[in-house]
Formats: sequence, C-alpha cells, structure tokens
Amino acid sequence: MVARTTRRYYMLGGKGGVGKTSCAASLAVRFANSGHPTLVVSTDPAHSLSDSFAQDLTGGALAPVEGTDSPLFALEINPEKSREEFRTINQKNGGTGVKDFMDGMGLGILADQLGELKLGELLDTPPPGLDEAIAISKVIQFLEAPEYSMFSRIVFDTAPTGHTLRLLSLPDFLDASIGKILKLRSKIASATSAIKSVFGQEVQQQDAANKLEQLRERMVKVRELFRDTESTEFIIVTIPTVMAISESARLHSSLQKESVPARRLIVNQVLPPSSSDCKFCAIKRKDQARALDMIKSDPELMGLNIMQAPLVDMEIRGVPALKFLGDIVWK
Ligand SMILES: Nc1ncnc2c1ncn2[C@@H]1O[C@H](COP(=O)(O)OP(=O)(O)OP(=O)(O)O)[C@@H](O)[C@H]1O
Repeated sequence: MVARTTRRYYMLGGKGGVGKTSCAASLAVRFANSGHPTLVVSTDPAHSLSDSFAQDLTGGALAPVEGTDSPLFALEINPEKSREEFRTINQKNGGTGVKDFMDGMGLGILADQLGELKLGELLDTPPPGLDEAIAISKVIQFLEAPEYSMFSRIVFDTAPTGHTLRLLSLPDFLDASIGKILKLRSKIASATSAIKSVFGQEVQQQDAANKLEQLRERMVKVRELFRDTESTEFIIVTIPTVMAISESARLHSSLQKESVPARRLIVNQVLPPSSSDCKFCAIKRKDQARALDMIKSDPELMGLNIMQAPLVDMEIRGVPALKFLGDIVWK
C-alpha cells in the first residue's frame, strides 16, 4: 500500500461504529510515517476525526495533524454547507419564478420537464448519500488546486454503509439531472431573449450555467474515481459479529455490482488470545471465532484479503495510539 509514489485513494466504509474512523486515521498515520504526504478526509456528517486524532480539526479547511514524520493533513467537509451551495446554483436555474414565467410565455412543456427533475424537493429532503456525493465532489474540486498536489495518499473516512451504497448510484442520477437542466436552459435561452429578465443579467446566467456544468463534471469524476482500479481501493471495515458481517457481505456485493475495486476486509475489535480467560471472555472469544468462520465460508467475503485488528484495552485516541493500531493492521 505504501510502495507506489503515484497518488492513491483509499475509501474506508462499513456499518456504524465498527471503527471506520480509527482504521482510516491509523492508515493515514501509517502512510505519513512511510514518507507519503497524506490527506485524510471525513465525509461522514458525524465527524469524528478530531476525536480520533485528539486535535481540533474542525473548520472545513486543511488542518495539519501534529506528530507524524511526513505531513499529514485532515479535512472535515461540512456536507450541509456543500448542499447549500448546490441549492443556490439550482435555484438560479430551476426556481418557481422560472416555471411561472415559462408558463406565461407558452413554454409550459419545458416548465413541466423542469418540474419533473424534482431537484428542489431532493434538496429539501435529501436522500442519504446526496450530502456525501456533494462532499466528495467538493474534495475533487479541492484536489484540482495546486496546494493539494503534494498529497500522494488520500484516505476517506466515509459515512455508514447505507449512505455509501446510495452514494454509488447518485453520481449517475445527478449527472443525468444536471445534464437535463443544462440542456433545458440552453433551449429556453434560445427560445426567447426575454428570459434574461428572469435569470437576471446574462453574465449571471452564464455563471450559474458554468457552475452547474462544473458540478456535473465533478460528479462524473467522483464516479470515475470510485471505479478506477489503478488509483482507488474501497476497504470494508467490520467486526466479528453476525450482523456486521452480513452487512459487509451486502456492501461487498453492491461494490462489485458498481465495479468499485474492493480487495481488503478489516475485521476490527478481535479479542486477543489470553492464557487466563474469564468466563465472559471465553464465551465472547468463541462467539467471535464463529463469526470469523462465517467470513471464511461467505461466498461474498471469502475471496477478500482478511486483516485482523485486535480489540485494545483502551480507547484509540491520538497519533501514538493510532500508530500502534496501524502498525498491527496495515502490514
Ligand atoms: N480495535 C479497537 N480497540 C478498541 N477500541 C476501538 C477499536 N476500534 C475502534 N475502537 C473504539 O470504538 C469507538 C468507535 O470507533 P470509530 O469512531 O472509529 O468507529 P466508526 O465506525 O468510525 O463510527 P461511526 O460510524 O460513528 O463514524 C471509538 O471509541 C474507538 O476508539
């Protein structure tokens, strides 16, 4: 994982609470200590990178993490804020004012098509995954800036499984919707020059169109990035319980369907061996062993490279603790 110098992206995902953030943060520390300038990004609305690193990394901008050999920066994207930006762009192009105006101009059919897109509704009650799609597209936008060119490893701490699954199909949906809006916009613009009075200045109209086009392009990039076997890997994090393993199997099946490269499964919080077992630990260990056997015989998961992370006796917080975990897991 550390060998190549070209930029690589790692996305860590799984059921809520299994240890995605701890594993993502420990991988980022491992990369930074192996000579890779690294960026760790959280697109989970319930950010916990600051808690994991025991440093204040909030604020939505690049924040340096202290204590690693090579530079390590963290970025917590505020999905709500990103959605607001998207909404502003959308309103300029598809607000009800435009629909009323178009009805008045005898362009009702176009107005209905615009209504069908239901983007306004989508943004009022966003489906899980939309925020993350917009957040990741925001990161892609950042990555085009020169100050980001130094990073050779980018680790994403993603939102829990359900969100991630929907996120995978969202770029296609949004791509199509934005494409339709842009097409409509140009049809409308050529139908009447009076439309300018609704959209305001032509410059502003062009600006909104450009922003939409940019967003569409970024969505396409998100989709491509998730499927690029050369540069990207999705790592599933789980724990040795039947429930978590079943969910991981479903996640892996969906990733495969969407052609997202996934090769590794981290089984976190495995009880370490002990010579003097209490009754509780012995039962728990047996239960975990059964769950681990389930992975080995699961048709979805058996082909993955399985890596175990022990349950440690204290909370993993701060760079030294993350380094300790990372040295065990990321061999
Ligand atoms: N191997 C481990 N040993 C001991 N504690 C662990 C281990 N892995 C994670 N934890 C602890 O479990 C808790 C949840 O971990 P973490 O925040 O990494 O999970 P998550 O999957 O990112 O959660 P969420 O879905 O809420 O984002 C934290 O208190 C963390 O310190």
